[in-house]
Amino acid sequence: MTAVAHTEPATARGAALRATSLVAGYGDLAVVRGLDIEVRAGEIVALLGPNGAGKSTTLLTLAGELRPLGGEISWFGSPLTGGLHKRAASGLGFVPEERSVIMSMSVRDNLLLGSGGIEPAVEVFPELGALLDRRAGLLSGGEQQMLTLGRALARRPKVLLADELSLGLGPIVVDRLLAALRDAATTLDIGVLLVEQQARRALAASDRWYLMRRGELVASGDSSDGMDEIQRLYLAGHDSAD
Ligand SMILES: Nc1ncnc2c1ncn2[C@@H]1O[C@H](COP(=O)(O)OP(=O)(O)OP(=O)(O)O)[C@@H](O)[C@H]1O
Repeated sequence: MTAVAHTEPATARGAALRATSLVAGYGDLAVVRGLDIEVRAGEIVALLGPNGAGKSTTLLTLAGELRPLGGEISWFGSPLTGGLHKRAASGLGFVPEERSVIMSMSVRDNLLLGSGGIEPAVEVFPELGALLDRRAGLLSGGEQQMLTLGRALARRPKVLLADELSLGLGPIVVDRLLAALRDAATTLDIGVLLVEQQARRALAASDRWYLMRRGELVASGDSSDGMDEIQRLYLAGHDSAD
């Protein structure tokens, strides 16, 4: 991967993507309330929380799939408007929870659909190189997720929103996906907002974390020393952090 020259650490930079007092939901029903979060270039931020906390709703709203019910979303300091496609064209990538590969098409054609091309995706996941002519439906779950993530990263997004990359996958492949994400964030200066159920894995792969519960932000911090606090907060809500 070609490294991007940047001199200051992510913490010293302005937000690439910021939500301020965000209210999000379905129809008139607000399921996320008063959310303040931000993602800077080059950092991985984990968005944690138990089932139903509002993590996916937050991501769908940031991605432009759902219209916010209140608050603001800014993109490098300017209001972020428009739907999914306009935001994608500006450099906001989105990997939704359900794998979005076309099962009847080859790995090669799936990558060509993504407009980032084949080579940059194979650079992220060399494993895909030997699978280019295989139908995506014949890949393992982990390989399909490499295809999804490789295709999203090949577009060189400025910020990537990733929802539950680990869903249904074994620990080895999850670690592989998260390591590739870390590498891409660092070398390509991509900001990542990572929704994850497995708090311990998410902390190991991220720089900062936010914890949501019942539609609200309950805490945030640095990933290097977050596990004790997260465990305590999960226990307070009678959920398990792992
Ligand atoms: N299409 C929908 N219409 C109405 N309510 C919805 C819809 N999708 C989700 N919800 C509700 O919104 C709330 C937040 O759901 P969301 O999927 O954002 O949580 P989550 O933190 O991503 O959970 P999980 O980890 O289980 O995916 C839940 O109460 C859920 O039932």
